[in-house]
Amino acid sequence: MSRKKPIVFVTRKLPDVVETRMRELFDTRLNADDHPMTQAELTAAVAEADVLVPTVTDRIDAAVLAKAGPNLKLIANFGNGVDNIDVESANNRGIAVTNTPGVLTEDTADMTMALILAVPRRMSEGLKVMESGEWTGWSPTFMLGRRIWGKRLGIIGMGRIGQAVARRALAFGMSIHYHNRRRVPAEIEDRLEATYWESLDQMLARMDVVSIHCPHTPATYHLLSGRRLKLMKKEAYLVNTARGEVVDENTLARMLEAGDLAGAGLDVFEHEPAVNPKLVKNDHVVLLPHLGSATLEGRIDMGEKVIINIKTFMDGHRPPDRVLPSML
Ligand SMILES: NC(=O)C1=CN([C@@H]2O[C@H](COP(=O)(O)OP(=O)(O)OC[C@H]3O[C@@H](n4cnc5c(N)ncnc54)[C@H](O)[C@@H]3O)[C@@H](O)[C@H]2O)C=CC1
Ligand SMILES: O=C(O)C(=O)CO
Repeated sequence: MSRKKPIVFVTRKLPDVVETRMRELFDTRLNADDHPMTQAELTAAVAEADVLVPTVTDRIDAAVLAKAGPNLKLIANFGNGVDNIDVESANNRGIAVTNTPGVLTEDTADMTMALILAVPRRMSEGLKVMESGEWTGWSPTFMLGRRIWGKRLGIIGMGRIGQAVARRALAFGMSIHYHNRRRVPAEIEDRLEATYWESLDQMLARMDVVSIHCPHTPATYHLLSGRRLKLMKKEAYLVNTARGEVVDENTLARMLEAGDLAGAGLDVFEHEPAVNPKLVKNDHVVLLPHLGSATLEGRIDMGEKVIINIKTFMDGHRPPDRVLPSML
């Protein structure tokens, strides 16, 4: 006798190949027009589902979880960061949470490196000049940026993506510095020629470029507070492809406007999709619409991870990417 397929609610459009496979394996409910689901729609989904597949834009908070039906046993996040989910509440209700780590590391590191290059070398300003048709030709002092070769890169959060950025930056001649909750093993430090800073404040004051790669948790909310941003050198650049909430965005925007920081490359924002207008009109800022992991290959790999997590869980085993409150 065949077992009933689990009801799996997917909150956003996924690549066709992923949706097709999910439909073969599960009783899959898709979001055909890809609209961001309201809290009311999410509440209705958790009431009926065996498994919810949310993405980084869905807020699965305690109020939504309070409405979970008796069958909801797994939230298989289509995303690496889990700051969109109240993991503790889910855990207390006996609902497991999984994510999709690893498969978006290299893509996100590539985009970070692109920002580390683009901001000091004024690439978006150059693009605007070309688009305006107002370029009058080469001159020795035209649009001079700053060299990154030989400069100090300070990485906050030396996990998967932080290390992948360090590998790239090393190849571009930067020296690698990092601050992390815990010091990474010596062989990793040696390979990356990385210097550990126990004090984030001291590291910030000495870096030419600072790149953020820690998750957004209660402990990292505004980790780069106004006070800490003001410790950075005036000629330094800030890059953030982690989460907007880690930085005090208003203070950052004001400092960039006042010239108290040289520039910023931002892929993530405190109130996405809203962006502080001061950042939008600042020529020394490169903004991307949360594209860090946005490759077709990455999205398919994420889908595969979601499917493996659901299948493993439904077969009665521990899913490979289980997230526990103690890990956050
Ligand atoms: N822009 C984008 O599209 C993407 C953004 N992300 C973001 O990148 C983040 C990092 O991803 P991974 O490198 O895979 O995670 P990871 O878990 O491998 O690394 C995070 C590192 O941050 C450290 N950390 C945690 N709290 C800290 C604190 N208070 N101070 C200093 N360090 C702290 C951890 O010890 C760990 O080493 C994700 O949580 C997500 O928010 C991830 C994928 C794509
Ligand atoms: O997975 C994540 O954490 C993202 O930010 C989007 O890929």
